Amino acid sequence: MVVMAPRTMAEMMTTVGSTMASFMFAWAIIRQYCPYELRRFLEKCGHRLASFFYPYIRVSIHEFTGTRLKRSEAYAAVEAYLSANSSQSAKRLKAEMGKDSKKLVLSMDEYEKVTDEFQGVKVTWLASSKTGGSAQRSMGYGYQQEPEKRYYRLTFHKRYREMMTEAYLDHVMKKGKEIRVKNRQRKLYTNDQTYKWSIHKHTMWSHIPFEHPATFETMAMETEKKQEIVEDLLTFSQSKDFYARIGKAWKRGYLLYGPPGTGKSTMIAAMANLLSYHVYDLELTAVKDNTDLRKLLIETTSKSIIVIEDIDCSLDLTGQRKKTTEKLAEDKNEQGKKEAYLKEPKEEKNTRVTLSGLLNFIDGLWSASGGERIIVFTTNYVEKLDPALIRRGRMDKHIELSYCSFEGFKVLAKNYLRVEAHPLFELIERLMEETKITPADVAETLMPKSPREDAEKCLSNLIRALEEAKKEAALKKAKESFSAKESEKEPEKEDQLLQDKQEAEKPL
Ligand SMILES: Nc1ncnc2c1ncn2[C@@H]1O[C@H](COP(=O)(O)OP(=O)(O)OP(=O)(O)O)[C@@H](O)[C@H]1O
Ligand SMILES: [Mg+2]
Repeated sequence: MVVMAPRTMAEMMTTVGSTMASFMFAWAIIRQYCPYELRRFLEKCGHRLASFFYPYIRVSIHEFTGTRLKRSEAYAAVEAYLSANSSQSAKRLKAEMGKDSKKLVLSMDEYEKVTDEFQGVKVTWLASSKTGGSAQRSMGYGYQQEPEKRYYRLTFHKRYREMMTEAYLDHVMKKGKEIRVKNRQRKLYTNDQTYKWSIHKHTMWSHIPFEHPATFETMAMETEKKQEIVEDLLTFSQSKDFYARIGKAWKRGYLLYGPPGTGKSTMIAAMANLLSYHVYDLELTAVKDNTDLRKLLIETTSKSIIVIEDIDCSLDLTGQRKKTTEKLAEDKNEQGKKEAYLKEPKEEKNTRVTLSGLLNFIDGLWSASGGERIIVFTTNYVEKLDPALIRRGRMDKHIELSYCSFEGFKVLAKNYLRVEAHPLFELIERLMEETKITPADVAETLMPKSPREDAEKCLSNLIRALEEAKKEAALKKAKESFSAKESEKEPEKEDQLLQDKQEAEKPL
């Protein structure tokens, strides 16, 4: 038996070999002598016969489709999906520099085959390419070579046809697109007038790579509040169908308010990093009029955050401020009018963007163009803003960023000093309850100023800063109560003076 096996094997191989050779020979004869139509017919029959016995289905996704020179979205999505999911199992990989030129991105090399699994079913992916036949023949003879046509081929058993062509391919497209968004080089756009007219006449925005490192993990704020904001953002970014169903433009407005140095700008960067969005930093004072504002908005792309920082200072959009200046002008004489004019924001003379223009910008027809967008306003004085500008539906979520809490301090201590517990924490907690300090000030004190400064020294610096802030606050309070008492005494003094005067004027 043991001796027979190789002989049987050899015989089998010989039979298969000779059958294949006869087929090849017959096919060569057919190719040589048969008319074209008959050849095509035989080819078709051959394919049908093969597919009858071959139980697998193949789906090819080409890099370029049709005559257009645009790379297929589907191909790019599959490429991203496979580079993220299969680069571990592939044995031959190609490395390319990522879009941010920082790290190499690995993807499967040509003619490499990898397997993937979906709901317990195994599928294979092959990366391949083909060149036109004529190009192959002309290689090296001075003819122009036809470009390579790359494609991915998915193979699965015909039993899973429905599952694969619908659920699996949808899954690949969705994941691939997500990975592409995550990996794209994000940009920070600004509407700088000088740039517009000198270099890029065709666009109103100029841009640089967006590389702010802030994340929600590094933000000093209460964990619960942080979690709520993160969930709100993620829900928004995943609600395409929901917005379509309720007939609302896929956008959301956030109003960030609070004292300077409490992390409003930092939070915008964290939002952009969380969702992998571009950032459009809109400088309203540089916008000529409402028409330009509309043009700027039309030029923004999907998956972006449009930011207007310090909205209260940008324009005279603060209903109340306008009222006060007008009132001042009406109530007082010419001098009052002059004062009112001087108090008007200077930018108003350079721009003719109006409140209604901005409202249109936010929720009008223009904002409905394109896909998901987030609009963020920041301000130090929320009470100064016109209520129409910040009502829900325009600014859907109002987030207050306030002074640093002990919980916020612990995040900063962990980030800056890699310290999660320390005997000085107790004193710091007590001092923080008694006095107000911004996260920016805490961050500054925790920053080592020289290589000799260790965690303890930085924490002592913070304690000193807190004690000073406490003293200053007490002094301020004392001054305020003193001046309040003084103003109470003022009428008494005047009465006394009047009495004294009357006494003095009395006839003798
Ligand atoms: N909540 C925070 N978490 C972490 N770092 C913070 C936080 N708040 C402020 N910082 C630090 O302070 C610096 C200034 O913060 P940021 O510019 O975000 O403040 P802001 O609220 O935008 O101030 P302004 O109102 O003046 O624009 C940041 O570079 C950051 O290092
Ligand atoms: Mg800011």
